[in-house]
Amino acid sequence: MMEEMIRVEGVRKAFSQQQGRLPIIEIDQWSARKGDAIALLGPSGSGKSTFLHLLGGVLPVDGGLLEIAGQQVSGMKESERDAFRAQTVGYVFQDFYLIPSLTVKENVELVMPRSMSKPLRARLIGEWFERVGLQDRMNQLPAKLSRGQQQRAAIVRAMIHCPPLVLADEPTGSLDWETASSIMKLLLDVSRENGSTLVTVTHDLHLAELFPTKLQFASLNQLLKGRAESSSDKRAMQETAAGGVSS
Ligand SMILES: Nc1ncnc2c1ncn2[C@@H]1O[C@H](COP(=O)(O)OP(=O)(O)OP(=O)(O)O)[C@@H](O)[C@H]1O
Repeated sequence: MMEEMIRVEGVRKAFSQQQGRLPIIEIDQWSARKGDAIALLGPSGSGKSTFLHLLGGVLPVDGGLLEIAGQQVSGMKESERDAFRAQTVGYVFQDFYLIPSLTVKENVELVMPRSMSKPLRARLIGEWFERVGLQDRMNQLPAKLSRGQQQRAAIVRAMIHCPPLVLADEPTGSLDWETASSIMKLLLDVSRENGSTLVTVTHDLHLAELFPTKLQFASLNQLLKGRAESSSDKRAMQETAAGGVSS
């Protein structure tokens, strides 16, 4: 049986807005297993990024159970969530967030444990940059690289510590179609090789087709409800019943 990576039971999140507390996320039950690759789909404002931030411990849940890699994130204080995130989660963003004054290699070195010996660090970095096709570019500043190359470097930074969970928020949103497609395939390949669970927000339905599991968020201010079982063994379109819409 495959190991469970994400367990969501009765998770709720609301934000204070002019009209009062507005519920954004309300998920009865959902789970994902080690190695699953999941695309989060849905219209703007439906709560995809909020859900990703809950999974990564960036935002606290208002209620319910959220368990990631056997850790009960829903019961953690902010400092505990920060420590959880550093160990368990790799984040990939639309805008890369590489530090412009450092080479891409130095950007990656920043997140590596200080306890790691210099030779091991150099070997790992060399292997990873080769894996993403940037072995000749790693001593350059981000601005000297194309946007696709910058995202490849950001993927190395997010994944070099082999996090069990990788969260990507529109990782290809600012790239042309061909580059976007190659970056999404790279993310999927590297996650699979690492045995990581990958959860990606995307607006692109063609790119979402690369993912065995899809989780559909409802339109603005409707609640994500109902059940969704992960299935990594078949390419099943997975829709979560949103406000009673078909599943
Ligand atoms: N910190 C916050 N305070 C108040 N409201 C918020 C906050 N963050 C998000 N929201 C609201 O929650 C809703 C969901 O936002 P979220 O960014 O999760 O949607 P999304 O599906 O990721 O949208 P997009 O595809 O446009 O990025 C929106 O109505 C947004 O205005």
